[in-house]
Amino acid sequence: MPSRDEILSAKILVVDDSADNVELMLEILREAGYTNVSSTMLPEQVCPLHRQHCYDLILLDLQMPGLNGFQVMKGLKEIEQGGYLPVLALTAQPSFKIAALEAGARDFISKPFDLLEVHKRIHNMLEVRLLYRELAQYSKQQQELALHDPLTGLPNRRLLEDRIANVLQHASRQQNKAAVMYLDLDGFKAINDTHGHAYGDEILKQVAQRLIGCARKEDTVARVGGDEFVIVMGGIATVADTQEPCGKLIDAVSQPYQINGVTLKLSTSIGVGIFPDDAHEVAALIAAADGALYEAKRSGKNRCCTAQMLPTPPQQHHAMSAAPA
Ligand SMILES: Nc1nc2c(ncn2[C@@H]2O[C@H](COP(=O)(O)OP(=O)(O)OP(=O)(O)O)[C@@H](O)[C@H]2O)c(=O)[nH]1
Repeated sequence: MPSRDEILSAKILVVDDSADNVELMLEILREAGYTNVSSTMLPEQVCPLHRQHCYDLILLDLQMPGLNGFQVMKGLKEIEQGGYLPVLALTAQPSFKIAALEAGARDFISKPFDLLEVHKRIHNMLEVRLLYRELAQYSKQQQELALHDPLTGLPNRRLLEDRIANVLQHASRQQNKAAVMYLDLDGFKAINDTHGHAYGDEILKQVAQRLIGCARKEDTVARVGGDEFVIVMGGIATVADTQEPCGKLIDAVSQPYQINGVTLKLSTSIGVGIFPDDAHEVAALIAAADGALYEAKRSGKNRCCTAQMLPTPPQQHHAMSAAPA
């Protein structure tokens, strides 16, 4: 539940065309301890002000010349994406109360004001509003967590698969190719075994940053397993276009790592699958890249292999020359 302090510092806007009513409501709110209150007598200002300040509560007079409270609520609905209007309608007309609720107001306050009613309704409404906001933030965080690797912050396999699907659709439309590059660090286990898991974690974080540094803004870099990463590149014309990026990735990963004064080194192997040459579907393309990675490991590590190099027995396979000296 929101604390008393949070409720008293909530952002409140008072909207009434009568200066006396505005003054009275400001006085009531001040005396109750609310510290973040502003007002306007111009109904057409409410939407621009709300867009700018995102109020927790709008105390809205329903009968105003020019734009009435119902029209203001219509505008507010377009701003509030969740559809939750933080509006408490102020009205002297009993028949307007239900109409206001139907138009999206959360509650109403009758005029002339009954102090106790005003206090209770404002407090209750703010409590719900702040709770709603906390829940919305929590739910957003949960969604982020479900799609990202907590150690490196990179997209996880679930998000990666979505991104690949988008890239493939785009490549299909543009009639060009896309690449999935599957990386697996070489000799990573030895770092864990020699220096401990914390060093291994630090390496993984630094590798993630280096891979992001090598990728273009529109590429996706994901962590899909312990020491496994995948990079998705769209907009390529031939498999040869992956050679330079692969060389850059191998070079970036093989630069020394400084952790607590210790210098560590490792390398990476990469397998490349190309859409549509090697596969048309997301899972099949990842599998093609994984198969090429297996070949890169098998044929000596610290190198890049493409799925097209894989032996279709009895042919001979060979590695692409992306490994640094
Ligand atoms: N520090 C750390 N280690 C992890 C994490 N997830 C998996 N691992 C370890 O990563 C290692 C991955 O194993 P391998 O890929 O076989 O190790 P490798 O030495 O790189 O083997 P090659 O790929 O054959 O060179 C295992 O020892 C896992 O325990 C993690 O989040 N943090």
